[in-house]
Amino acid sequence: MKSRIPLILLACGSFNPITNMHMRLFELARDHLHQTGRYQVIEGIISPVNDDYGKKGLVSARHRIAMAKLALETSDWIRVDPWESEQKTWTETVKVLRHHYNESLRLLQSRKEFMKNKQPIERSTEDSLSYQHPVLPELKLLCGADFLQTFKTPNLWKEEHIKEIVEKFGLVCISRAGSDPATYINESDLLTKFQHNIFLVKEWVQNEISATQIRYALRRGLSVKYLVPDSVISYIARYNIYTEESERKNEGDLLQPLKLHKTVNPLND
Ligand SMILES: Nc1ncnc2c1ncn2[C@@H]1O[C@H](COP(=O)(O)OP(=O)(O)OP(=O)(O)O)[C@@H](O)[C@H]1O
Ligand SMILES: NC(=O)c1ccc[n+]([C@@H]2O[C@H](COP(=O)(O)O)[C@@H](O)[C@H]2O)c1
Ligand SMILES: [Zn+2]
Repeated sequence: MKSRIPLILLACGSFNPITNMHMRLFELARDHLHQTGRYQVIEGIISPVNDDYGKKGLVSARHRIAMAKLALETSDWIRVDPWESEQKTWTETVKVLRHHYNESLRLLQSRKEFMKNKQPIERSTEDSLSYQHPVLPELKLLCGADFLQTFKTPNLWKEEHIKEIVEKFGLVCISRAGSDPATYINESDLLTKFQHNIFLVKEWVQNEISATQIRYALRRGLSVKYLVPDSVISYIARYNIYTEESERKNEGDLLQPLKLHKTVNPLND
């Protein structure tokens, strides 16, 4: 039997705050990829964006990571990774993918070293096989359909980065009301060329939870129970995270990717 390709799912975004739907994205993606018969999803990673991103209302990564950690206590395969948020400035998504891919290769290498040092008698047949012929993992970017649609926002993404994401890594995109990813892919030559590496997943139980709506509700003193985990609700209340003042953070600022692009190419004005 042909062995399945180990696959890691990486979701990048604000997670301001993490919602139940963010975690559902991973469950939906994993089911879909397993149904292809080609992949074995081994890990899910949530990478909250750096504070320097410049998005309106973005609270500190320290809090966004703490909330994600609490929410993920009930998952045995998804974790939050602080690397992106710990960098000095905002990092382009393709570089976040490169970092996590290299990390996964490093881990594989150290497992190989470990197995090499084990006495043959201590290895199971399965261990020996995977040690001698390791299947390289793949890393795919997991997103909602609105994220895919931002690829066409002028000055937001570099063309070569989009190409690297879809050619080298691959995308898993979950449907979202108001976005039509299939049409969008069809309208783009680049995305059409690499559509074999873009997995569109249909969520039949439509769920329009959005972090922005959660923040609205919280500011108005309305309940967000069953939309975000109870542990996250308690954390928000304890540190009074979402207020009128927090929502004014970065107000009127340009997103860091737009600023970067402007400095690189002043002719774009
Ligand atoms: N309800 C949803 N359906 C499908 N995808 C979603 C949904 N909510 C979030 N996502 C996806 O989760 C990732 C992280 O999103 P993000 O942190 O921006 O959350 P959000 O709920 O969209 O927040 P905001 O309302 O502040 O934009 C993105 O890829 C986004 O498309
Ligand atoms: N050029 C790029 O790499 C680029 C541009 C815009 C957004 N992004 C990423 O996409 C995500 C968008 O998150 P939000 O939907 O919360 O704004 C963030 O992780 C951000 O870093 C990347
Ligand atoms: Zn969003």
